[in-house]
Amino acid sequence: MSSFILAIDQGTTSSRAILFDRQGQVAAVAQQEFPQHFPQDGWIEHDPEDIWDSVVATCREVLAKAQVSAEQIDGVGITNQRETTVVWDRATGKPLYNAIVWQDRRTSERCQALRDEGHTEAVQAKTGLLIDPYFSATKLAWILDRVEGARERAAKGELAFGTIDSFLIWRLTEGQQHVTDATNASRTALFNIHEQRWDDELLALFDVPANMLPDVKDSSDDFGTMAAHWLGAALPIAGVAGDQQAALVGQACFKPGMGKSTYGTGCFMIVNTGDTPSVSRNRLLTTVGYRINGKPTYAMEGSIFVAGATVQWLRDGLNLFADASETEALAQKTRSGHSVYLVPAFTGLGAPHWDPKARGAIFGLTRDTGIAEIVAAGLQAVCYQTRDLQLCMNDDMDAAPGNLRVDGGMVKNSWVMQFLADMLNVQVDRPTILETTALGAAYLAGLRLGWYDTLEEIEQLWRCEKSFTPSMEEATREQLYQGWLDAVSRVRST
Ligand SMILES: Nc1ncnc2c1ncn2[C@@H]1O[C@H](COP(=O)(O)OP(=O)(O)O)[C@@H](O)[C@H]1O
Ligand SMILES: O=P(O)(O)OC[C@H](O)CO
Repeated sequence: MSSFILAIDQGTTSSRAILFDRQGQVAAVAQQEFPQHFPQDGWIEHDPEDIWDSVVATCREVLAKAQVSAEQIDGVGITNQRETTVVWDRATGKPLYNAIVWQDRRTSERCQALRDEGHTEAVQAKTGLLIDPYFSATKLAWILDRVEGARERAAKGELAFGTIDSFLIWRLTEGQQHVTDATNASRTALFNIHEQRWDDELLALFDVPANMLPDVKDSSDDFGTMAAHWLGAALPIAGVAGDQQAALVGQACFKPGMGKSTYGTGCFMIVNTGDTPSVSRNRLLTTVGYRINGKPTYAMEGSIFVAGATVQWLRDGLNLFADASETEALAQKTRSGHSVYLVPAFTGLGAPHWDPKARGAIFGLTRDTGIAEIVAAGLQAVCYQTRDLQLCMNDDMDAAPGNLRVDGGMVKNSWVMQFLADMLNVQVDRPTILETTALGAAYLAGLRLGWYDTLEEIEQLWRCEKSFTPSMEEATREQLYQGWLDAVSRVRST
C-alpha cells in the first residue's frame, strides 16, 4: 500500500492540503480561499477561525479526493504565510483578536519612533531584519496594548503568541505543543539568528513578555502529534517552515548562491548563503533558510509585498477579467514598449525601499490605453520589482546569480515568465511541480521520517518543466526599466 506525506500550505489568500509521494509527486490537492478583512487604510486581518476551518476542511477533502486513509499517511509537514501574528488564550485556544497579517501597516508610527530612537542597527545585527511593520514584534505589542486586559493576562501567563504554524500546531495537537521552527522565528524580529534563541534585549525593546513565546525547533523535527480525531489517525508533525523558506527547500536550492523567487500574493526572492548570515548593504534581509540537525543555513531575501495581489485587484477591484488565467491572453494583445506603468504600492513598498507610506499609482496613460495595457503593466510591475531585488543581490554578493528558479501561482503565466527573463537578463527555470512551497514542507517532514537521508537525495528529484531565455535588446531593457524607476520615484513618500 502506498504511503504519503500530507503537506498543509496555509497561504495569505488560501489554504491548501496536498498529498505527496516519495518521488515528490502530487497525488491530490484541495484548496479553499478565505476572507480578507481591510478594516482601515493599510490594515489587513484574517479571522484565525477561518484559517483553522479551511485547514481542517482541505485536509479532509484531500484524503477523500485521493481515496487515501489516514493510516496511509506517514506524517505531516506545515508551511505558512510568515510574520502574521496570532495571540490566543491558553485555556480555551480562542484568539484574542484577528490575526494581523504580514502586509498590515498599522504599526508604521511605532516603527518610525524606534528608528528615530536609533535602534535600526542593533535590530539588524541580531535579527537580520529592518524595523518595519512587516515583522511580528510590533503587531504583537499592538494586540497587547489595544485589546483590553491583554497585558495583565499576558503577565499572568494566560496568553500565547504564535505565527500561523504555531497556532495550527497548538490546535492540531489540542494544546499539547506550543512550538515553531527557526525559519518562522527568524521573521518575528524577536529572534537572535546568530545565537538561535529569543533575545531578551529585543523582547524588552518591543515590550513583549517571554512567557508568550513558543519553543523554537529545527525545521525538520518532532512538532508533536496531530490528534486522531481530525483525520482518523494520530499523525506525527515532522516538518515546519515559513512558506518562502519551504519553497527554497522545495526548489532544492541547497548550495550557496542558488536562489528562487516565489510569485504568490507577494514575491519573495531568496538566495542560499550557506553558513554565513551575510548582511546586505542594500536593505535586503538576512534570514534562516532552514535549520536541520541544529545547524542553521542562512539566506538573503528580498520581499515584495504585492505580486499576484495586483492580479486579484485587477480582477476583483476593477473587474477587468473573471479569472487570473485570462491575463496572459490580454497581455499578449499589447504592443511591446507601451508606456503604462502600474506601481502596486497598495500597502507601501517593501525591499529595497521599505516605505510603508507610499501608495499605488498608474502612470503613462494615453488615449489608446485599454484594459490590456493596464493588465500588462500590472504583470510587468512584478518583473521590474524582481529586477530591483536582483540588482541589490548582485551588489551584496559581488556576483551575478545564475539561473533563477521560480514558483507560485503567477508563474503559470508564460508571458510574465518571458518578460521576467528579459528584464533580469538571466534564464528563468520553471519546475514541473509548481506547488514548491508545500513540497518543501513535505521534504522537511520526509527527512525527519526517514523517507530521505540527505539533501542530495532531495536535489535529485527536482525537474525543470520549461526554461525562459532572455531575448530582449539591452537598450530596450534599460529604457523600460528606467521608466519603472521614474514611476516608483513618484510614489515614494520620502
Ligand atoms: N495565470 C496567472 N497569471 C497571473 N497571475 C496568476 C495566474 N494564476 C494565478 N495567479 C495569481 O497567483 C496568486 C496565487 O498564487 P499562490 O501561490 O496560490 O498565492 P498565495 O500562496 O499567496 O495565496 C493570485 O494572486 C493569483 O491572482
Ligand atoms: O502567502 P504568500 O505565499 O504570499 O507568502 C507570504 C509571506 O510568507 C509573507 O512574508
